[in-house]
Amino acid sequence: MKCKVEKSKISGIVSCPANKSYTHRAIFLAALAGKNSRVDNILLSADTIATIDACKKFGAEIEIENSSIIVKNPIKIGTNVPEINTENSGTTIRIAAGIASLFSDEITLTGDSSLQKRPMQSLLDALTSIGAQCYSTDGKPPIRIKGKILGGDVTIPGNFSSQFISSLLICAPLTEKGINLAIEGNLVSKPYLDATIAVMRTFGVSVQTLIPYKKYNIAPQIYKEATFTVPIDFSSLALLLSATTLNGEEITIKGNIGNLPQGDEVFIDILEQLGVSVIIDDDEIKIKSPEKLNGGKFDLSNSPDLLPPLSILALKSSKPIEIINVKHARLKETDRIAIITREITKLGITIQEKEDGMILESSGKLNSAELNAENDHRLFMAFCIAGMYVGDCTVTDPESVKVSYPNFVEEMKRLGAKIQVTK
Ligand SMILES: O=C(O)C1=C[C@@H](OP(=O)(O)O)[C@@H](O)[C@H](O)C1
Ligand SMILES: C=C(OP(=O)(O)O)C(=O)O
Repeated sequence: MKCKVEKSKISGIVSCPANKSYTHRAIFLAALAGKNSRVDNILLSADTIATIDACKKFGAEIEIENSSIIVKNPIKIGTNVPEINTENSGTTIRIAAGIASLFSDEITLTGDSSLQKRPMQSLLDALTSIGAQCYSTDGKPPIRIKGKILGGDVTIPGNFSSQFISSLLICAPLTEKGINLAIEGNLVSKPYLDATIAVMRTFGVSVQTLIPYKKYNIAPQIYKEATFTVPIDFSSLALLLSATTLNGEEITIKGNIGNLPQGDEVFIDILEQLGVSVIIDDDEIKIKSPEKLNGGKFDLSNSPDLLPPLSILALKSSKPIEIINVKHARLKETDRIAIITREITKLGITIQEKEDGMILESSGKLNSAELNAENDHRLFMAFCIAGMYVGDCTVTDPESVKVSYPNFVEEMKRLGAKIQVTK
């Protein structure tokens, strides 16, 4: 499928979706904690349904009630687990791999064609070093894991994905010895580790931070029944803010920003540096966007999912936007640095692609184009917003939004966007 996008102005009130990362973590931990644990205000999307399904395959009984899940029976370590297909969700397969290593029987984990290109090897090596047997032809899904891990000292590189570390932290308390974790090199996407630890604490487990983002100790413990309420999603909020910056008239974004760690909250500072004024009230956000944006240099090491919403702001910027330290954006649903470079160039932006980022500069003259989102949800949404600014564009793969923001297209249309979905 694809959609035709005309030049559009949007106005009105829109609610920010619930957070995908917290939904994943809270569902896994509620399912490990047991009976009557619940998670409220979940994001119900293809990725989080993959997490619910994975927990069910691990033996949990979970009920979905409106925007909550209630655990009727916990994950049963030792149960017979059929193949788990986590579809498009990197977070699900990485966390599920750690949980699978707690089982003595072999478990197969796989995903869709995009997930089958995403790295798993460093996590498999780490699990192997504490007693698992792991098989994969090229370090990517499908993978087979046979535990059970006993725990002990584990070293893992930090430069591919923080999800590997989140996975080890989550399974650590359930090992016989606990885990002494050392992260080698600079850790990418650091705030996602803080998010993992915050949810673990809610479910009654303590993580000892010896050196932040370098060394952690997790003693053997059990997860305790709790209720977790998912906050709004700053990655989705960034897309809404970017849409408003480029195409907004009077937009109010509803959502309480809360105080749980989220790396992508830095998008507010980025917008301010670009010259946008951001007004945050109790539970709503409004912005005022200038005629032209300033440029600037932005480090997305801790917030790789901001690459799509930030890069399209080059369309309205009078000076270059430089994005650095985000090589790990090449390891997502697509190689986002390469695809953004290829596609946004078509709109009249000059892009210098770097190994770990890009410099984007508007030529002053923008062109309509056919944009290929390669079935990557964040690229589709960013390209759609870009199309609303430039006009007369087509964007492929509107159905990809089911992964993180299922009603994105309907919401944009409700606010006045001229988007027509076709086969
Ligand atoms: O743990 C998480 O919920 C996530 C961590 C980040 O990935 P990396 O740690 O692989 O950069 C982020 O890009 C992804 O969308 C969600
Ligand atoms: C990379 C993402 O998620 P995941 O790693 O869970 O597939 C994302 O949502 O942009």
